[in-house]
Amino acid sequence: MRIAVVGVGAMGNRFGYALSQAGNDVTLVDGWQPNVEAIRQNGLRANLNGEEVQTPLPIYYPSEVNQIEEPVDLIVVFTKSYQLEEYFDQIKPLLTPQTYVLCLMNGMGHENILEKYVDQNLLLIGVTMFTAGLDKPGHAQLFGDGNVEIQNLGPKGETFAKKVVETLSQAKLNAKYSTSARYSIWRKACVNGTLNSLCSLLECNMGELGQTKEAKTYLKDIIAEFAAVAKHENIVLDQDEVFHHIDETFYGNIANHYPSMYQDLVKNHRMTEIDFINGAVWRRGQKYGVPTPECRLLTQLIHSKEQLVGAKLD
Ligand SMILES: NC(=O)C1=CN([C@@H]2O[C@H](COP(=O)(O)OP(=O)(O)OC[C@H]3O[C@@H](n4cnc5c(N)ncnc54)[C@H](OP(=O)(O)O)[C@@H]3O)[C@@H](O)[C@H]2O)C=CC1
Ligand SMILES: CC(C)(CO)C(=O)C(=O)O
Repeated sequence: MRIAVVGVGAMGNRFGYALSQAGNDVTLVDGWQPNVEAIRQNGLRANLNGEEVQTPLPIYYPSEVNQIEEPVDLIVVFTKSYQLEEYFDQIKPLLTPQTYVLCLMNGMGHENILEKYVDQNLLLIGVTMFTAGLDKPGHAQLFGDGNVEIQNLGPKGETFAKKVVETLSQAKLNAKYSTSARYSIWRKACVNGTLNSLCSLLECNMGELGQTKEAKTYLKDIIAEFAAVAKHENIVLDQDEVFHHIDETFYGNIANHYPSMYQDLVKNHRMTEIDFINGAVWRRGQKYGVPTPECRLLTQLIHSKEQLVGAKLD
């Protein structure tokens, strides 16, 4: 399959590498100059479970995508939530009536942004539990295992969605076709709405958070807020199952992971995706008349910390 990975930070690196190793024709698109130049010079590089890997792949700035000669079948998008619109404004030349877009980014509401650019029948949505971190431009740390769930947003995309599941699975990205991607997005938002915000505030990794005595109580309270708001969108979250799903990450092979929000805020002093996670639940709660004091406090604390560290947008 001809695939463009748009946003080649940590996760774009993981997916770009895996898909190219499985024989797909992969092109990269990213806007961070040191990253683009490092990949042009040394290829896409990573420490993959202890092994140094490297592969040369073409990479373009968003403003250069009109130089990509052949149309791509699929765009896999891994920008930050707040960059999505700006990227899609720039990569319009890549979007043809046959080009599908797969979004596995954390957070909620991305399909509303993407629908401004792409027909609903060309949109594939879902989640991933893979982890990744960039340690320097063009080089990622890729540890542990994960999975991917995807579904077509519009009714006509099912056949292609299943083809993408096959392509991702051949690339060892453990994909499965979901019949309830919106549920999975809310479930994953609970993971990020607890682990990402709390690890960023407490400056710890997931395993360390799980070992604190109080974590399990406030985790359940936060999940309950997500569930109360989700109900107004016809999603009935199984709170016990969601809690156990999060609890498993404290002991499994991703326990040492510092969530992407920690990497942004604490390590790199960059802005976070909080407004698309706890912030989105707080906003939706206001709309539906559901109190969400925990999500409000977490959102405000993360914003305060962004100000204290002088977080930058790029
Ligand atoms: N990391 C993880 O473990 C996981 C992340 N996700 C989600 O995937 C999406 C992508 O996340 P992730 O890959 O972590 O994002 P990264 O921050 O690694 O990369 C995203 C973009 O940010 C810019 N960028 C990255 N690092 C820097 C830096 N140090 N300085 C300046 N710009 C930088 C680049 O774009 P530009 O130059 O245009 O700004 C890059 O394309 C997010 O929605 C995230 O929540 C989902 C599951 C796990
Ligand atoms: C759940 C987790 C922590 C890893 O998949 C993640 O999504 C992130 O780091 O943002």
